[in-house]
Amino acid sequence: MPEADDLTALAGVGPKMAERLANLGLHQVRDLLFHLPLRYEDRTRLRAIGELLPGAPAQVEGRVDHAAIVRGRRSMLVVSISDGTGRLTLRFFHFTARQKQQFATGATVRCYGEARGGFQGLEMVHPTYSLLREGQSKPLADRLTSIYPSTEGIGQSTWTRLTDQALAQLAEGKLALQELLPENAMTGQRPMSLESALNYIHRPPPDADVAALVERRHPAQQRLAIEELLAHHLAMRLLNRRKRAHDAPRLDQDGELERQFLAALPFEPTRAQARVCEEIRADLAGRHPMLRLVHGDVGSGKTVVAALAALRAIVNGYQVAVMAPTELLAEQHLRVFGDWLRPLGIEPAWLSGKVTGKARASVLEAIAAGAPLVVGTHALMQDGVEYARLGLVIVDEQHRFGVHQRMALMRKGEAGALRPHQLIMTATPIPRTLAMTAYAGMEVSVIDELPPGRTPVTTAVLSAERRGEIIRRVAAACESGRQAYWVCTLIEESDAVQAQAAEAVALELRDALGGLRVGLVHGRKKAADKQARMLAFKAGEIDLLVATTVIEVGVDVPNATLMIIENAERLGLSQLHQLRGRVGRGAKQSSCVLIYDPPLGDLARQRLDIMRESTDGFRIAEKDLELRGPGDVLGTRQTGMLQFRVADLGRDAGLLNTVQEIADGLLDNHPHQVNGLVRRWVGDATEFAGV
Ligand SMILES: Nc1ncnc2c1ncn2[C@@H]1O[C@H](COP(=O)(O)OP(=O)(O)OP(=O)(O)O)[C@@H](O)[C@H]1O
Repeated sequence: MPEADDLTALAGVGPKMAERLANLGLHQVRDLLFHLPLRYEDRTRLRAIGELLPGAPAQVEGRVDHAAIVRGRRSMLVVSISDGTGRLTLRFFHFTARQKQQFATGATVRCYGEARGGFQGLEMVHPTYSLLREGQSKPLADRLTSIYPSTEGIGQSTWTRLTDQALAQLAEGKLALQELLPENAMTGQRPMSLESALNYIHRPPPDADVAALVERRHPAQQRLAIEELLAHHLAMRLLNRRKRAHDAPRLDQDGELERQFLAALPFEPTRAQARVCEEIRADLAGRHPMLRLVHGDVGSGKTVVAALAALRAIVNGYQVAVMAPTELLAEQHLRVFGDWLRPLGIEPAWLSGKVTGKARASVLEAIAAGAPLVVGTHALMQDGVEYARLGLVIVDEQHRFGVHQRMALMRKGEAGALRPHQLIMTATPIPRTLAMTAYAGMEVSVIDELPPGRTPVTTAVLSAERRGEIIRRVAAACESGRQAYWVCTLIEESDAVQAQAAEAVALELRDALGGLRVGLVHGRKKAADKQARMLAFKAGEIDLLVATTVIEVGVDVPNATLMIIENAERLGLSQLHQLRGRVGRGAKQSSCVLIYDPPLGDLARQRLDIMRESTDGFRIAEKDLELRGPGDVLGTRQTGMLQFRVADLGRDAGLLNTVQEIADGLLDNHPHQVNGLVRRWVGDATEFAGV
């Protein structure tokens, strides 16, 4: 029996609907089973209107006494119903003429919603409802009603119909879902069977512990969470095995170029940098591809380490690709690598999605002909980019790339028998519990020392009401020859909205800071424009740089000593830490002002206090994980590879040891289960298989 089943075989799924579902990552019937409810409504009971409590959702049934369209600033449909115990008002801001007719006086209506106190007693705004025909009685639901995460064009009733069909197929055995968890997977208890867990989660009985379900700590969900964590962990381990199953070029010759490079550097590498370089050299000289993560707090000097690794590959006659997640960062690498390596006769090539036409053709030609160093964005790994002798891939800020990109990287070397080495640089300190899943099995180096002469950044947390004072502080800093950043943040908004906000702030600050030179960068600016602006800032031709979070990582301007971050309470702490890391990069005393919009809640206050008290990225990340979820540790838009359907690394961290143990057992003895789990939760297992 095939596990995979086409969604269009279901009633109600035509090509349009299939496309919408595909946008949510749902392609097969079994995918629906793993699309889990967000919350539940209890429609198994009717409550008397007289017993309704404000704020508590409930289902009631009553007779329509009156319905009218009330015209005001916004017209609305207002319906009054009663059931002998009390009276309730229903309000609809969006309605059709037909709806008004439906609510004929005397009709019976059943509705579900949250009652709240209104002008005329209790009311429900936009309840879900159905009208019962004269004399008709409608059975109550016998299960809790699941509410699913959704998207434009898929209503809750559609989700119910679709999941009903999927659950029926499961019950009838038309859809085979194998049990893939070993019996000892959950300590102290036999895990629920997959089928009963799914049935329970999609259609819980009326007496289910809804609070536990919503927080996803019910045993039925924990059973899935453990599977999911296990699958991700296995995928990473397979990847690492696959790596070991291949040979890599042995990059074991050292050369004059490295000595020249070190001699030309204006500083001595720190002990930590030297140690990490040694670790990398040892890997590069080995038989199998290196897969090493270099952690280094902001400003710890990862770029030098990367450059030395690149030189080692080049000296040995291989190509190096340096890949960054954004154009801005990639451009900065291009500049730094160019400045450092050009004197040694190495000119970096540049490739991003924006390089097109003739320029692209000529870069591709150079890469195919063996250009020693190529810098760019993920465009470096796309189809059509053929390397002559790729020996090393350096990835900056890896957590923004998913596990799939990492696969693509690994495949790039496949033309020949040798696979390239990989070096992954990250400034985001990842707490151990997260690293175990996200980077399972990877070698890790830590640059745990800052270059000498840095003075810690002092941080102040101020209310937006003190904006005037903050602007004066910027003026004072710039007038004394320093430079400053002003970061505008708007989370979850489009690039366009962010850009507008930044433009408005830049205007305001230009006005307020008459004599100063104010520059602006945001994601909507042309790459050349952004780069020109950044270069001007670096050269000291701009005093104040207004920016969106595009400057978050990697930007290096030692003379900038003041960082202002607006709406700091909305950002993840690690993101704040990275932003703050843009200052304090020289010997001068630097400061950072975190502006919040009052009032500030308790939790938000505690989080900002951590920023005030600590400049240690690891401590900040651990605290962040403690106070919020892992999504925030990596910053809301950075979760790429850590997005789970059921599991939550903060809440389920306790499961990770078990996950590792089970993984050990499965990998050694049960390849079939391993592949099944990876396919179910992560993606096509053949991608990960040890081919
Ligand atoms: N050993 C050192 N001594 C003095 N300065 C150094 C040393 N290593 C690096 N630097 C300088 O410190 C600054 C930060 O280095 P780099 O940009 O490599 O940091 P990073 O680790 O990439 O930080 P971030 O993650 O914040 O981008 C640069 O100006 C660099 O030239």
